[in-house]
Amino acid sequence: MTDLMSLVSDWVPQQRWYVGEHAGSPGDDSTGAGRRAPSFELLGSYSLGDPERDPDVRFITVAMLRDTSTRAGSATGGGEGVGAGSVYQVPLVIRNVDSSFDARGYLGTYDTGSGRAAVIDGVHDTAFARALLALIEGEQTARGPGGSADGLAVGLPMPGSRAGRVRASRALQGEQSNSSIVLQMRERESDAEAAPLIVKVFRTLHNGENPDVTLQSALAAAGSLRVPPALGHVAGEWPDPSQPGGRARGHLAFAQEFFAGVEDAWRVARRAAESGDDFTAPAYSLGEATAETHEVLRTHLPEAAATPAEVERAIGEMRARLRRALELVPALREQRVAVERAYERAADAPWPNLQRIHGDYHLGQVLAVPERGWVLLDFEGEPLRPLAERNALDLPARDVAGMLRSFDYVAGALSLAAGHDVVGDWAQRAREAFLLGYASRGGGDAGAGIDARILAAYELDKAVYEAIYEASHRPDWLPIPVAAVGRLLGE
Ligand SMILES: Nc1ncnc2c1ncn2[C@@H]1O[C@H](COP(=O)(O)OP(=O)(O)O)[C@@H](O)[C@H]1O
Ligand SMILES: O=P(O)(O)O[C@H]1O[C@H](CO)[C@@H](O[C@H]2O[C@H](CO)[C@@H](O)[C@H](O)[C@H]2O)[C@H](O)[C@H]1O
Repeated sequence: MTDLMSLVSDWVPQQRWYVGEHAGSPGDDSTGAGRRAPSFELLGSYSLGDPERDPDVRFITVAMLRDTSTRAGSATGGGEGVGAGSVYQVPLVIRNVDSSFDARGYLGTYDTGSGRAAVIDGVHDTAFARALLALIEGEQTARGPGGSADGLAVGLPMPGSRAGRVRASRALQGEQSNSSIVLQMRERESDAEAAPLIVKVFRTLHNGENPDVTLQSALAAAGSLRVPPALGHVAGEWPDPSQPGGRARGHLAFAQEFFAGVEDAWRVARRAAESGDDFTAPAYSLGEATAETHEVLRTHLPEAAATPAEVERAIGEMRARLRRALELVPALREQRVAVERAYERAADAPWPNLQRIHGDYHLGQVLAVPERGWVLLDFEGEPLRPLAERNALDLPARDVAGMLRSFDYVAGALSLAAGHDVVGDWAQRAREAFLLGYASRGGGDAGAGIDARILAAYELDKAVYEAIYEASHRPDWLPIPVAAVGRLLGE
């Protein structure tokens, strides 16, 4: 009979969040010339108690697994193979086989030694959601062989305030790098409906702080309405011989208020473009919200002067990314010299201070919340960048460029669907309104906007990143960033 580790090893490569070279392939040996079958090493685990003591739940465990099959340098995207040595977090609820559970989370059964049990993906099981929330609210520590997890409550919105009781939970479906669980809540005393929560379970674990947790928590603590109120997070440890002391420590999960029934700005903008509706007012207010967020990040977290060495480092990263893109996307090769010249011009411009930023800012990262306006999400930075780079200080111009690229993506997506160029003027007006809104709240150099040379370089760098991203994830959309590189160079 299958054991638990084999079940999990076959299941992980089929998940959207698995980034190794076996993505989408079940566990067999026929995964192509020279490729090894997916294999994982169990680094550690931590066990969670079931607050409801459901007799059908045998135990709840969270496994920390290292991908031992993806080789360094073997996947698309550059020097280090994407996913090589990645550590994944896999929450599991082990249930009696005759208990009721959400079939979408079913991995299979295995023999526990005292009879067969069903293995359920924790994000599809309310027992796991309850256990994780209890860990955060109770600021408890969960342990297991090799692993541990510490809950920390920051309050919603006041330190010490508590969420209600979990009534039900559901996993968010969609193209996500992590797994988010939405929790329907009830007030503790009155049983009345309470504000729902969302708990994001980080799937790939990294040593160090996850900017999604640190930046959103800092913004929420500063009273910013531009992020959802934060409830708390879980941070944990797992073995890692490359770290001093042999252990890695990083964020495992993050809980905040969930805004039910709202749309993200990508949908809102795309609909407006499709129906020919003016988007300048929403784009202007998005510019304002962006400047407001940069201001809070600048005043509450470290900032530093952009020394010549820092400028050289930033431009060096752009050049390295361009080299990776040229390997993957031959259509960009003709533009190499012109792109490098644009980077050199940016290096000669006066750079403002470096600070913490969103890092992967686009329309899909912003919600239109009726009572708040624009609310920003997912401060994790670009998923294809190493964590150290995502935690580094950077220029707010990176976020501004990201959003400008997103308006162009709306036009690009509609043009691809139509088979010819459409709504280019819509995107241009949105772009101008966004920049005006940004500058109106002091964004850019003392409100005068961002130096055109710096903005041009960051827009090109984002389009180059997008070319790498699309080549690996959505080849049909590769023409969008490739055309943008030409346009940004004035061709
Ligand atoms: N607080 C929230 N309220 C409402 N929806 C949310 C909230 N947080 C996340 N979402 C939804 O979940 C999606 C994925 O969240 P995100 O933080 O971008 O996760 P990932 O890192 O997996 O991409 C968002 O695009 C949004 O639709
Ligand atoms: O949301 P993620 O953090 O996973 O970001 C990655 O995927 C995005 C696509 O979902 C990608 O964004 C690109 O496509 C968007 C439209 O789908 C567009 O609005 C963005 O401007 C464009 O960059 C993002 O780059 C990538 O990191």
